[in-house]
Amino acid sequence: MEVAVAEVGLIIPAAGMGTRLGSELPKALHAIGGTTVLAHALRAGVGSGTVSSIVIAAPSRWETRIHEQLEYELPDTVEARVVEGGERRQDSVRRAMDALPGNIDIVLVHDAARCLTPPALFGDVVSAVAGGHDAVVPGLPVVDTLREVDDRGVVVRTPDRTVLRAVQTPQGFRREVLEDAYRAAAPDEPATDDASLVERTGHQVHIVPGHSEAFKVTHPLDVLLAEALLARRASS
Ligand SMILES: Nc1ccn([C@@H]2O[C@H](COP(=O)(O)OP(=O)(O)OP(=O)(O)O)[C@@H](O)[C@H]2O)c(=O)n1
Ligand SMILES: C[C@](O)(CO)[C@H](O)COP(=O)(O)O
Repeated sequence: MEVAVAEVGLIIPAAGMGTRLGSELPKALHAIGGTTVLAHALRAGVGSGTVSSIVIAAPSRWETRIHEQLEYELPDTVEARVVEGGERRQDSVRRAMDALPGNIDIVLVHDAARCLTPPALFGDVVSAVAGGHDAVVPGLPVVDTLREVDDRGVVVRTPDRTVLRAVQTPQGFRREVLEDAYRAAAPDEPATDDASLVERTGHQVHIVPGHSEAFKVTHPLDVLLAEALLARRASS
């Protein structure tokens, strides 16, 4: 179904601790190239020119520091709210969804940790949702051979990687589709991304081409990559 009026809201789950990064601060407040991970992510989302509202899920007890980021990064035209994140990413997204303003038709969910995502990717996802898709996810072909293993570490299957995609964010949804998916999910039902909850409700999830620069800052090596990418962007 085509979305005629498209007010777009952006949810940024930013409440993770960055355990794999080994950061002293929550990952969203970790500085890369002199700017926090969250500020980079906000620049990307706002820079896309597609969003009118942002809800950030903040690590508990760090809400004030998260608010400070907004003062520097947001134009007056974009409304922003901060909510306390939850234990798991999906809990954080659920809380942020409850805080979205009523006028939002399309919801983007974008990891703070995918902080250098090119703004154009937000536009690609919004266009695909506005064009009639219920749920849209950027994905890249898989470059490694994958193995499914059992709990002893023994290989049970080698999936055909040509039909697999490594999915990224921003993931975009018609608002009611995402809300229904979260309503339908049992609280203890794990999901590593939002589209998998939507998939379980029977809606089709559409893939658009992802971008190598939308990588997730997860391990220390990713910080080196992000710094190199920022330096290249600054020099071009
Ligand atoms: N309870 C949580 C956990 C994660 N996230 C957010 O979800 C995104 C993807 O999570 P990930 O990269 O795994 O971040 P962390 O949870 O911080 O990483 P780690 O598992 O290494 O602690 C991040 O922007 C993170 O802040 C969140 O909002 N709430
Ligand atoms: C949402 C996500 O970024 C899509 O690839 C990913 O699933 C998050 O995983 P994490 O282990 O919570 O970082």
